[in-house]
Amino acid sequence: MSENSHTAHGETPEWGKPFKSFATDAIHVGQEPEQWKSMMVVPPITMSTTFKQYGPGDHTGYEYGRSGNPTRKCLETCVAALEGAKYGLAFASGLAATMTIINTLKAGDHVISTDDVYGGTNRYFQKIASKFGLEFSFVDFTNLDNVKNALRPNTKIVWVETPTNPTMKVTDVRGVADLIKSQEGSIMVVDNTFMSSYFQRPLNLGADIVLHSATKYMNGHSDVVMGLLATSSDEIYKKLSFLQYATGPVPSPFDCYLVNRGLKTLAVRMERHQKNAIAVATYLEQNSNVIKVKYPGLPSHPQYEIMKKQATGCSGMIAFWLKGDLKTANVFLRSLKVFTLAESLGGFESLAEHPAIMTHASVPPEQREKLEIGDNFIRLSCGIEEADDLINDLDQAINAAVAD
Ligand SMILES: Cc1ncc(COP(=O)(O)O)c(C=O)c1O
Ligand SMILES: N[C@@H](CCSC[C@H](N)C(=O)O)C(=O)O
Repeated sequence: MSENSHTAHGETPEWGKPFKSFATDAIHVGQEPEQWKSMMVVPPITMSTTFKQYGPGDHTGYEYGRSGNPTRKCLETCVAALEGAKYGLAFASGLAATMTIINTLKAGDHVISTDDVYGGTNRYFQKIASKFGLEFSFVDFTNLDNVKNALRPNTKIVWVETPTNPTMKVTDVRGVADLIKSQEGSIMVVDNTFMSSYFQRPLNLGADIVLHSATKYMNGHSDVVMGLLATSSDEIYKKLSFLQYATGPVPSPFDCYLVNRGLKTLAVRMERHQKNAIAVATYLEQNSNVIKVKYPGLPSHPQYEIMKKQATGCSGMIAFWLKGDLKTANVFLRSLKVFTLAESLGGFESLAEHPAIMTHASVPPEQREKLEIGDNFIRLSCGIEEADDLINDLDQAINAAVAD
């Protein structure tokens, strides 16, 4: 990868203060015009699936579109800089990136996962990966004793999602790193989807691999499905890039172009998502028809102090519990006019959804009940519209729901 003088590896997060030169890196790292003969300022979309060789095996570094593509390389290099990593890798979806990490394991290996994890990750672990002889334990990472007690000699991966999707639980990433330090051969993966590289750099906190569903904030425009990984370990990178090539879950060059473009505005988007989410969460906290609100950027969140220690801010994701039942939640969601009722998150538009019926329907009902993912539970992704319009929309929808 091309190094850049702006890249600040190993920086300690400071709440309220962006990582050094983040916006500059997002715009310039991996995008240098000098890499192209014509000095293009915007990297081209390279559609060619194959590349001419001077002689057999004698080539420019590119040979076939699955093993490498110049547009993908620009994106991967930029992502590595934004995570303070040595290497970045792009995949066809967030789940393809998850699958690739799991493919580094063998039958008999054990994974400890956050109990509240994205529904599709949970489904992949329980319904697919476990069929190949992998063992999974799901525990609550807000108490690190649970992680300690779940460790086994064959534990190879500790899978952290922080904040969790959908109930916004925050894990002390450095605490987990310290716990598994003495466990030979164990690594920590952090799913950074809800924060984006702008607010949280898990590798600086002791993680070995960072994962993004780039479908969300990293792209930010709700028009690409993609996964991203970052690592600074030569050994891990070697395994992951081999699997990327050998199993083939690669993204299209056009999608790489779009996500690379999305990264250019990540810093300004995230600031606005945060500003709107603080306004919305504060409004919800004061509404007597709301039982509980979880937004890790507000002092009312149970892990606010951990959040402040390991991140520089918080995204647009909010979880809340409405007073009432399924009918109340249904009327509320159907009454929204600015928020769109849809799965996904992290785009410029505000979305609302019902995790029990939508994004987390694949989580076993008893696990959902334990996690309070019930009939009255709502997840919001605050976009970058005007905050007052978002609040007025929620207000009229809550009033309609309680009046019904
Ligand atoms: C936290 C998290 N991780 C991973 C994924 C999987 O990503 P994708 O939908 O891009 O496959 C999602 C959403 O789907 C998610 O919300
Ligand atoms: N990570 C997204 C994905 C939405 S769920 C998509 C599909 N129904 C599935 O079950 O995989 C989100 O959390 O909104």
